[in-house]
Amino acid sequence: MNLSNTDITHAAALPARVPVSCPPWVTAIPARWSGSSSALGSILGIPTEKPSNALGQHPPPVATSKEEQDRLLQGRPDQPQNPKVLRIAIIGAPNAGKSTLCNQLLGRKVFPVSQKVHTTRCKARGVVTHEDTQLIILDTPGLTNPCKAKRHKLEEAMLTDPWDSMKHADLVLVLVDVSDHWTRNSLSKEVLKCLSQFPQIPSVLVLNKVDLLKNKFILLELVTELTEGIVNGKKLEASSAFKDNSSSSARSPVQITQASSPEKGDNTWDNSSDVKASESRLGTEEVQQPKHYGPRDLKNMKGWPFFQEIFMLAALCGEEVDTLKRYLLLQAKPGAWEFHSSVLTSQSPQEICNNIIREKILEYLPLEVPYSVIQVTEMWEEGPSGELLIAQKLLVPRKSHMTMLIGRGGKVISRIVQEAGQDLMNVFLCDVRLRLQVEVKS
Ligand SMILES: Nc1nc2c(ncn2[C@@H]2O[C@H](COP(=O)(O)OP(=O)(O)OP(=O)(O)O)[C@@H](O)[C@H]2O)c(=O)[nH]1
Repeated sequence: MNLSNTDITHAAALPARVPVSCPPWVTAIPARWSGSSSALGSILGIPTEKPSNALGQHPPPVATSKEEQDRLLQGRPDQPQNPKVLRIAIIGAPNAGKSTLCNQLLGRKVFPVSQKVHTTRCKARGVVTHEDTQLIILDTPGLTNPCKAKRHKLEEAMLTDPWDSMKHADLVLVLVDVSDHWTRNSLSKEVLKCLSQFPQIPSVLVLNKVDLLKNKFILLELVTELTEGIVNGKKLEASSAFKDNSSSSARSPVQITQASSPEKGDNTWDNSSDVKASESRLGTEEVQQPKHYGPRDLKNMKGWPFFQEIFMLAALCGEEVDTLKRYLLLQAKPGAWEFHSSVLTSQSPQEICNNIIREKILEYLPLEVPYSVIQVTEMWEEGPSGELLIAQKLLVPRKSHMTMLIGRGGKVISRIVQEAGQDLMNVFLCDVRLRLQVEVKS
């Protein structure tokens, strides 16, 4: 079915001009929704993102055409004389918040995020360039196993990409969702396998979604379990020296002090941890090196005793993300940049757009329904006033799916158009006119 003549004019009440207070980098003027001959369309307000990220940087806008993006990707990096670089793989169970954290580190949303698992379908790179340092962040699909992949009909890439990312990483962040009662007490076998396969790569434990914890005491227990009581070669001794039990923030009720890291002036534990573990060092004993664990060893392991740091944060609201970012910048080693400083992601503009629309479909359609929607881009053009005109067809296998996707009176699809359009404006920093059309795949 074609949704002809079901125009929804969301923009009627929206401002037609960028307010004077808009940041100077907003160059395009949002146009009005001008109606369409088919499906649903929307034109939305102004980019709403923060003008700079936690380190006071302005992340570069994303190219709006594939040609421009290719030119940027192929161009020589504009690196300074003594460049530094760090490639970071972010791994963890599906839904741990990997893409949310990537977006926060980048300062702009370029990776899709949703409440449903397996939002990220393949690896993608994000780039943070800060002064002489480039962080290359490898967002990966949630680690899963072949059985689950088969059950959910996941692409091959979803099994292999996290491993591929590890091969290219200088450091790995292992993300754990501390609000998930089922998974938070132990690292999954896939994560442990990944870590033990690459024992030479320094690893950092990141406890995410701390904002959702009512009782911060649990963090102490989790740290002990997920690290097997050892961090950076030092034994942690749990102490119950909690000072307060605030639940509203990721900020520490108590802190971990790590007396044994003389080279780290600004100790990350002090800044980022919610738990205080009074810690007894293994003294002058040598820091144990990670070994290659076999499947039998891994079977009995719940945590990884070779993390070099622990961070506790709330990626969604950006709490403590700047602390982690600063730490990552400090870990960078001398090396050539991979990208020009105006590159924010290796994804093409079309990939970003597909992912953003898919994210909304995942968010608003129930159960397995979103996974069967096929997206076909029918138009990607620059309009007469420099706005980006995008039209996409959404093919669904059944009429019932189409009814769900459109929603009563077009409510669902118009919401998808509106939110995706706003996100696209925030990514490309220009006016975007998005049109979606739903059809049953014949
Ligand atoms: N409350 C809260 N929610 C969070 C936080 N970080 C992420 N989320 C939410 O968790 C859900 C999953 O986040 P994603 O970033 O898509 O997770 P992911 O690990 O990339 O997921 P996959 O792509 O399935 O592997 C989304 O609904 C996020 O909004 C956080 O710090 N606090």
